[in-house]
Amino acid sequence: MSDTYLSPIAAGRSYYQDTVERPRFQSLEGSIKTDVLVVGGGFTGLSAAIHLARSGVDVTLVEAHRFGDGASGRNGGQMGTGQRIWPGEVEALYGFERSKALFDLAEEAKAHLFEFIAANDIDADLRMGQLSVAHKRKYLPDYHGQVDVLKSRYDYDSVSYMDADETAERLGSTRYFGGIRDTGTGHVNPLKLIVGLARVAAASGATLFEDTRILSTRRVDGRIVAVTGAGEISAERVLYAVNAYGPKLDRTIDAHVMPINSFIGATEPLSEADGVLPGNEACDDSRFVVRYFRKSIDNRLLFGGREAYTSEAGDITRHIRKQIADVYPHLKSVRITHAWGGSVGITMQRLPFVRTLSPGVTTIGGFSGHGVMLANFAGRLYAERVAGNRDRLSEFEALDIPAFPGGRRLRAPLLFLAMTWFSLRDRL
Ligand SMILES: Cc1cc2nc3c(=O)[nH]c(=O)nc-3n(C[C@H](O)[C@H](O)[C@H](O)COP(=O)(O)OP(=O)(O)OC[C@H]3O[C@@H](n4cnc5c(N)ncnc54)[C@H](O)[C@@H]3O)c2cc1C
Repeated sequence: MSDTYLSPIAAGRSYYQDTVERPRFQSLEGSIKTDVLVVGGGFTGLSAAIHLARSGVDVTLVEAHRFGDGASGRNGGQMGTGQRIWPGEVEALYGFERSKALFDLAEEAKAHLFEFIAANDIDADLRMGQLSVAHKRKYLPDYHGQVDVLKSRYDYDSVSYMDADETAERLGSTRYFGGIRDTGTGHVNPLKLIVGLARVAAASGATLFEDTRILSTRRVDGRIVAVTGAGEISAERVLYAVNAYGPKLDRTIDAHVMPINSFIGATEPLSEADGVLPGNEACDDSRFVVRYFRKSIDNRLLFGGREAYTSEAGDITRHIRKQIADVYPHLKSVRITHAWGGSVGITMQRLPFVRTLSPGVTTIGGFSGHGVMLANFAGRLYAERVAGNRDRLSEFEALDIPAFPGGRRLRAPLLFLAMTWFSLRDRL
């Protein structure tokens, strides 16, 4: 199973493309009417389409390229626990009650994904276990404290503290000083999940289009008319689920969600003697430019790390090889068979950006590298809101996510400077 297709919006061909057949969907030609138009075929958009269709809503989903060509089909696949930032950091911003509510929502997101995968018989290579490890000794008290906080204040018992010996044993590397083991979360093959979501969306009655980019929208008699290259869609409501891939579609999204390129390399299949992650857990580390790695179902090391703040991908393989060798020196000459990247949509607070942009127009995105479970769940929460069942989405919408500083012209260079500074600190 080897398609040579390259996502036009991201660097390189991912390993995931070799693991699953991707169905093709039609592109839109002509004019149609729908109740809800969802723009963007990643986790957020596909999940919203599924749950809207299941509630009996007439929903149309358009994707500019192919489903999963954005971040959703190319990411590290690690589900994590809670929000992107630690509960203590959320508490500092919003106080304990809201922090706990956001943590509980993330637990619901996790449960939702497990259930969805099982109920729909999606072969997403789900495996359990997450290790979060400290690359500097001075971070160990924070990791220790995190375990206590999660257990005592957030009622989360699936975590334990790992000392240096246990960390080395579980990683198969002595590079880290200690960390946290979380047995309550897992990791998936994200493109297999996307293919499963698309299948379920089609079967649920959502109308799906690929290769259909929304170019602009206008209001006509209270409805929203979205213009594509070869047609128009008239809708009562619109959900922008474009994450970091929809520049110039809407100024508010541009100001609040910015792209950072992150890159992953896949090695040839390793042998058991290589000793890498013998428990098949996923791992993320304490760097600002976080390194995240895990083994695939066929025993390859999928290693993510290097970030870039400009559109240049550079030599992904060379950079990832260096990072692999830093953690696993015995793999310094390992063959890297795939190298690719994608845009992570980040926000100032590293919490999701959900906003009603104008009557009937909502945006959801900016999961800041934590969207595998949250984006899938946020799509469902949007559907619940539209169907009038519940409004759990308001917990995210109430977050006070500021715009990136610098205005339209200086935003990108300022982000570049800030990120470069923080990434340098990783090395000090
Ligand atoms: C390399 C990498 C590693 C990551 N690792 C992890 C991880 O391990 N764990 C984790 O939780 N998260 C991770 N993430 C983040 C995670 O992938 C995202 O948070 C999540 O996939 C966001 O999903 P989404 O549906 O909101 O956006 P996306 O998947 O980015 O989808 C947006 C879609 O909108 C489409 N679009 C944009 N404009 C238009 C338009 N005008 N018309 C039609 N369509 C349009 C794009 O083509 C794109 O397909 C990673 C991201 C990257 C890039």
